[in-house]
Amino acid sequence: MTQASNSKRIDGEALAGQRLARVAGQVATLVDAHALTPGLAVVLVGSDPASQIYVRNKHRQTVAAGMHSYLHQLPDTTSQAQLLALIAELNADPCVHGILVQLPLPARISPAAVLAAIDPDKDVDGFHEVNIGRLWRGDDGPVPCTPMACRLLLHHVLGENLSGLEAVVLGRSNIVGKPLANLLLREDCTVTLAHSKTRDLPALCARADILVAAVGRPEMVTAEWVKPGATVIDVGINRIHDDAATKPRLVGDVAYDDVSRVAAAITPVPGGVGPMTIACLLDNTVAAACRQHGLTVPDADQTQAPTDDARRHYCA
Ligand SMILES: Nc1nc2c(c(=O)[nH]1)N[C@@H](CN(C=O)c1ccc(C(=O)N[C@@H](CCC(=O)O)C(=O)O)cc1)CN2
Repeated sequence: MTQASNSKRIDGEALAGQRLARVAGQVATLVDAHALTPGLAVVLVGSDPASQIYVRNKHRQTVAAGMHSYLHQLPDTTSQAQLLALIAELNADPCVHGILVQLPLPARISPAAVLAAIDPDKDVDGFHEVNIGRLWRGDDGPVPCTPMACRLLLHHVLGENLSGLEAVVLGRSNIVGKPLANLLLREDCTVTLAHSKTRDLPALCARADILVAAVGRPEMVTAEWVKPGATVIDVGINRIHDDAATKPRLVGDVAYDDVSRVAAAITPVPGGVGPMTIACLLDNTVAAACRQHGLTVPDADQTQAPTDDARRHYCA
């Protein structure tokens, strides 16, 4: 007999929609009051199909929020020197407030060299070493988008106070695991960063009040790994082929139906962390534009009267 789901499905799509509306309000205020239109440059090298979907979505949502989007799609043959030259141009362009280089890059290009070349003030991914340092010191700066998305989803379910909760983060990547462990630590969670060499993962995970899976292993986390009543955040996006004839389908790192029987709340894939990640990128872009112009990020629903500043047009 199949047991019914006990979990609340955390609707990342709906929450991202609210966040995007908020960003659009902030952009409208910046345009009206300061003649400032935030601009985001996204650079994709090569033709990875998943990356193409992500950069297209970023472009569409940037434009929908009223910002300028500069999409650079470079061929597979692009050299590291050519990519660095483009980044230097974007660093110098006053209309570009945020720069993101889509990962993964082709193997012959060093991601470390490329990320280090981005002006830290325009680094809306928060991957530059200066911004990693700011994050670990607890200073102001951009927070990587997927960890930020996880944090917002957790706050939505559990409220603002996560203090004292046991959190297990599965996966120690620079993009998700490490920065998320830091964010949760800042919120006074007791954090374990687990990985492929961790002994007895199921037992460790079963202690967690918050379990985040970011390992890229389809449906690895099953109900036995989850403490009843836990909150489960699934960062995995895996395309699996059931058979040669059908299109691949998306699954997370968590076996959704199985885990739904025990978790209190769980994010679906698709429609969970992914959409929130893009909303956080737009948040970071607005914040970067404001910082570069010495402005505070406007209240989304506060309409500001145009100021003298409005006579000067920044890429409006
Ligand atoms: N420079 C960066 N590169 C990459 C990042 C990043 O944060 N910065 N993260 C991932 C990819 N990513 C953002 O770039 C991303 C992945 C997935 C989604 C998303 O909305 N997924 C949908 C499903 C869409 C699909 O795959 O068909 C969902 O989960 O509902 C958004 C952003 C690696 N690279």
